[in-house]
Amino acid sequence: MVDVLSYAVRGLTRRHGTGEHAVLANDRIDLDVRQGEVFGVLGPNGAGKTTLVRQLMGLLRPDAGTITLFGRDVLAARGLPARLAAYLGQDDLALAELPVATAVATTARMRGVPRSAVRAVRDAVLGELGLEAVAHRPLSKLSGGQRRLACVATTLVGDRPMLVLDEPTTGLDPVARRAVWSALQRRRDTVGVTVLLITHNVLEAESVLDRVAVLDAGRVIACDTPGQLKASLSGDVRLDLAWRHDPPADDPTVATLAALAVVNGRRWTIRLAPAAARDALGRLTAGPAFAALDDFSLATPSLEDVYLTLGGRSRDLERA
Ligand SMILES: Nc1ncnc2c1ncn2[C@@H]1O[C@H](COP(=O)(O)OP(=O)(O)OP(=O)(O)O)[C@@H](O)[C@H]1O
Repeated sequence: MVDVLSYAVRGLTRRHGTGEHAVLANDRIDLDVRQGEVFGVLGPNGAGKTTLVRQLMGLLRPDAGTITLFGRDVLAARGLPARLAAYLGQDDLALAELPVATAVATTARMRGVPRSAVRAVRDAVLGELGLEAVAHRPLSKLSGGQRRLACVATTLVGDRPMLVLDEPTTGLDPVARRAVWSALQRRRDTVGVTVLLITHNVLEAESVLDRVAVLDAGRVIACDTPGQLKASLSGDVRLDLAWRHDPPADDPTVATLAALAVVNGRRWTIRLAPAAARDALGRLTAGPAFAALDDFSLATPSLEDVYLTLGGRSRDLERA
């Protein structure tokens, strides 16, 4: 069997604005999204993620490059993405005045679910995402997190072979976030749905993605499984220090770590070989700096470390 890619993107380039205010939001992006995988695009604010998915959904035309969806040219076939992919945008206000259950049922009908099956489909997804208690309330009267979850529910109905979700779990509590991850993985496992998910949350990327493209300033700077990306970091570990107050600058260990640290307020993050990290921590906790230390942790690398090592410039990826 020929393995047709869900999405194949080549040389995708898109500029916003003109003249000196022009922003190169996507810069010659190449991506292959395989059928039946949960593929993620991870990057900080402004990296170009939304620009990318809007082009994938045919909502924005590229300046250059090609996009195919299940082997068919997205730029030539108007309406193709809407027929094959369900899209969750960042702001989904179209159904805001409808009760949740009606919004879900209406979307299911529009996507071709037979009238006789709509009720069962609707109730199944509301149960899956824990939305039963708010099923009869209009989306506009829900909390931000509940509304986001309801919009995810509308994206899941209708059996589209491709789901494209722009930050589906932003604003969700941990229980709801896990319900979304399970719902996506269940569709991947049972019916081979392909999921393309945009995130700037490292935990989400590590928990749910089969492969991840790391985007920075409009360019793909890495693309692999989360495990392979982390394994590329040559065994370094991350030492996180939180200071109660300024540490003694004349302490030699503090001075050495200060020169290596990425500083974020009173939080320092330092990447070191495991033996050097253990040694530094031993000297810190046994010496005068200990009184200034509020908290510390030693961890294996995360995707955030991968991102920073690859030259990512921003630190606004979310960790929790
Ligand atoms: N309509 C627009 N006009 C001008 N510049 C834009 C426009 N839309 C996006 N940009 C710029 O293009 C770049 C990429 O924006 P985009 O929204 O694609 O990023 P993102 O990775 O989705 O960010 P976020 O995580 O904040 O949603 C940013 O510098 C942004 O300011």
